[in-house]
Amino acid sequence: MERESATTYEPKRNGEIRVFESPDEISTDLAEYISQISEISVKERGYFAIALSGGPLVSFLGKLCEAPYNKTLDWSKWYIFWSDERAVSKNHAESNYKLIKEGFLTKVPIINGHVYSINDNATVEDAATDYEFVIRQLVKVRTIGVSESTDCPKFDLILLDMGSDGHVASLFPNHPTLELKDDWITYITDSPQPPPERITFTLPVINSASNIAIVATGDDKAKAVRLVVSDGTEGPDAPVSLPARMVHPTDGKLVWFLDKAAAASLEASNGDASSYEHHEY
Ligand SMILES: O=C1O[C@H](COP(=O)(O)O)[C@@H](O)[C@H](O)[C@H]1O
Repeated sequence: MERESATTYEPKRNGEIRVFESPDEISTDLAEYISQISEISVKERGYFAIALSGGPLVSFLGKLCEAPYNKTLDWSKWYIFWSDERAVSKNHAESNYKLIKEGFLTKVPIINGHVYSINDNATVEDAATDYEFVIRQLVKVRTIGVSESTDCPKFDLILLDMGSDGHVASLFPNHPTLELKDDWITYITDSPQPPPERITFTLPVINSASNIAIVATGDDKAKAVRLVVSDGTEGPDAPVSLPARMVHPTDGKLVWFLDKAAAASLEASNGDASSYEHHEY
C-alpha cells in the first residue's frame, strides 16, 4: 500500500519521526504501520501482543477497523493489553479500557479471551501485582515474547500517547516510578492528573518492546515534543526526567506520529534540518 504524504525525520537518538498534515493521514499511516507489525509478528511468533493506551490515541485507530484491514488482518492472533489504567470502574468515562473497548474492540473481531484488561475491582497495588502475574504467565508460554537483553516481556508493539507534560502511560515527570528497574507493572497514588490512582507499565517493559509508537497531536504538545526529541540538554527548559524522553527501545524501534501542530516547535528549531535526516514521501 502506498504511504500518505508525510515528512519524516530520523534524529540520532530517538528513532523515526513522522509528521502529518491531518488526523486522517495519521490514522491511515498508523493503520498500515500496525498492520505490517501484526503480520510480521504472526508470521514469526504466531501471536501479536499489543499494548494500548488512553488519550486521543484511540481516535487514530479508526482506519484499522475499516477495509482492507478488517478483512485482511489475522485478528484471531491479536492479544490486547493496556500500558496503563486509571483506578476507576470499567464503565467510567476516565477508564482507558472503556475508551479502547468502545472506540476499537467493538469494531474488530478480536477474541474476547485475548483481551487482558486491568482489574478494576481491587486496590491499585493488588491490580498491579495481578497484571504482572498474568503477563508473567503469558511470557512463560511465549504468547508475549521475552527480551533476551532484559528478561522483560517483549511486546510486539506498545502504542503510547504523550501528554502535554511529556508523560507516557502513567509515568509522570520526576516521579520515583521512573527509577524502577525490576518491576514490570507498578502503581501510583499521586498522579498529577486525575484520577490520582493508576496502574502502569514501567520503563524497562516499555523499552523492551519490539516496536514502540508514540502519538502526539495538538499545539499543547509542541513544547514537550521539542524537549523530548531534541538532542540538547541545555537551557531552562532542559528536561530532567521527562518520561517520553526516557523511551529508548533496547533492541526495538521507536516511531513518533505527530501532526503539524505538535511538530511546530521541532520544525522551527530544526528548520535547517541540521540535526535531522529529512525525507519526503
Ligand atoms: O492519562 C493518560 O494520558 C495519556 C495521554 O494524555 P493526553 O493529555 O493526550 O490525554 C495517555 O497516554 C495515558 O494512557 C493516559 O492514562
